[in-house]
Amino acid sequence: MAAGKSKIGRLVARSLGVPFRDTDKLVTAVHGPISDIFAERGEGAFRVLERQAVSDALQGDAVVALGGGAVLDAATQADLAGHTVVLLTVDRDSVARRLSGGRPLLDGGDADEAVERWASIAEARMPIYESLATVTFNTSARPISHIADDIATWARQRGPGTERSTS
Ligand SMILES: Nc1ncnc2c1ncn2[C@@H]1O[C@H](COP(=O)(O)OP(=O)(O)OP(=O)(O)O)[C@@H](O)[C@H]1O
Ligand SMILES: O=C(O)C1=C[C@@H](O)[C@@H](O)[C@H](O)C1
Ligand SMILES: [Mg+2]
Repeated sequence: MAAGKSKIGRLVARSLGVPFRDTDKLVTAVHGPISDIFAERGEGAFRVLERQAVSDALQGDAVVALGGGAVLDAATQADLAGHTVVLLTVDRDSVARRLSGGRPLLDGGDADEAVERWASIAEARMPIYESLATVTFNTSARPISHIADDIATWARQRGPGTERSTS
């Protein structure tokens, strides 16, 4: 969460000249705010809607920003095996200023609690994130536009393939 998937993904798509899709926004556009879905229908209901949005978004050429928990779904994990997966990371020290609310898994306490929850979720999920990643970019210390340029350059140079590497 808050690694920059939405902001950086949009710039990468523009640079590569392909559509951009953000699964959180696809869900929100049809079903309303994610916080409301969690509050009124529960996380499980959100995950069902999210899975459908992911499945739709992965059709055709595009840059897709996934919600942070989308890869917990086994079918999504299987789908991603056929795609280039860019893992964006952010260090704990840099994330605090990016957490401004609207993430139901982090909300409900003060800013320090949000960072604690963020860290615990990120740590628990990291093995899955890393197992699915083709390449990893750390977004902690550089501007969004520079990171997006690096990812687009990497993607252009790489062409088709499935090797894993770290930047
Ligand atoms: N490299 C960066 N430097 C500074 N701020 C950044 C950077 N990347 C993202 N941010 C800021 O962090 C916040 C979260 O970014 P963004 O919404 O793109 O993250 P996300 O990974 O899509 O998060 P979510 O889990 O909510 O989907 C935004 O306010 C964004 O401007
Ligand atoms: O990491 C998560 O589980 C989430 C991240 C957000 O992108 C949203 O998909 C939602 O708030 C859940
Ligand atoms: Mg996002």
